[in-house]
Amino acid sequence: MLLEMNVKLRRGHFDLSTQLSVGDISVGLFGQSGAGKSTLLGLIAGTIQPQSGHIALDGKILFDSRKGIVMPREQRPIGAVLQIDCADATETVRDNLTAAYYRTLKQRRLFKPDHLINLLELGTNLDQPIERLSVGERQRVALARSLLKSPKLLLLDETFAAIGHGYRSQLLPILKRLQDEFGLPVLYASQSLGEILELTDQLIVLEHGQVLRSGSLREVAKQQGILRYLGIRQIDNILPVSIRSHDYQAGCSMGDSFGLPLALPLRPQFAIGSQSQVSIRANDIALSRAYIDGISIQNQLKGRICAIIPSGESLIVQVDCGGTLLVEITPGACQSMALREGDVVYCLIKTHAIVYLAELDTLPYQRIVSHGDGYYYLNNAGVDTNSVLEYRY
Ligand SMILES: Nc1ncnc2c1ncn2[C@@H]1O[C@H](COP(=O)(O)OP(=O)(O)OP(=O)(O)O)[C@@H](O)[C@H]1O
Repeated sequence: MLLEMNVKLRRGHFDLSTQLSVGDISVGLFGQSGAGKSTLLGLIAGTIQPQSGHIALDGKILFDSRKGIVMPREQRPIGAVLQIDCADATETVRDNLTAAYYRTLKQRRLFKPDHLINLLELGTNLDQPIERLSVGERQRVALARSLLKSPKLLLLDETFAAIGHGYRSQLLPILKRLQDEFGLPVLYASQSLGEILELTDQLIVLEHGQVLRSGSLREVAKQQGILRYLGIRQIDNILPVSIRSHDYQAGCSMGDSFGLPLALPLRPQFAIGSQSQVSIRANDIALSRAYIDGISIQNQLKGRICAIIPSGESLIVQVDCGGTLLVEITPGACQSMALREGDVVYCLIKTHAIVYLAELDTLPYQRIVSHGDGYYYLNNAGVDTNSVLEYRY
């Protein structure tokens, strides 16, 4: 799948001038309120027409102002769950979904209506007209309808927020599977970087209708000042973990990350062998020169210091433990330990300093971050720009 677009649109006082391409990987469309995310999705879906430019999907023209081509939205091989649902609201849920299913060519069908009705818990709403549904229910119907279309690209506009957080943990694995198994990438628009990063670390950052930057969060973060725009305050580590066992007596779930064993907060609901992502604040990790016996801290990860980077009043110590960990310490601690690049150290991490990314929303603030070896901590509820910490590669 390759979506290419280069369009211009003026709507009231708002100018959108956007050039982008989206390939086979799911991408997060990040931008603050009014940046133009919904407008951009509407242009791709065909609910809004640009004044000039072109949009093509896999070489097929969806819009071309010079050639006078406008493909109607029903014919675009795109599934869209937009904030304004274009469905006929007087139609029942059943009729709406059945019509979407039968409009899709037999050989292209990926899902059966019953499967999605069960998955999205629409069984009790089947005979109701869409106009009598709640906002979240309508969004679930729109998602089912979009998937029944077996699209080449799925557009979601802040869908997790609209659909209700209870469905997020069910939907996320489905969206990931769509990409992995069916090659269906998602373009997910959100003001919440955390929401996006649960799905993908590929970003398009939009501001005033223009693409400010695109790429992985790590690449995006290289642009000076962008972390402030993203609302990044402190450095955090994000680690992929595989759940290995649950030790009820010890009160821990055991996992491993980069081949290193980790004692995690106990979550018996996580299946053995399942993958998760955890975050650890850089300033929640302590360093020791030696393995310490007789200490309550359960995780002591051995690694080698790759770099010591001054960052404001702190030092960021980059430690290679198999994967990279960023540890924030004071210059005084560094001096008293006489730390140098190349030294072997142990990273000490309390089990309860480890947070599952999937549980971010239960925290009173938003923690967010990058994958790979760039790591950040975000707070969406008002960014104190004086305390913004930028890590440069
Ligand atoms: N129908 C319209 N007519 C004129 N201007 C519009 C219309 N719809 C949106 N706009 C303007 O276009 C700009 C971008 O709106 P858009 O909804 O695309 O932003 P957004 O990034 O999705 O914001 P949010 O996250 O708040 O939904 C806004 O300044 C808005 O005022």
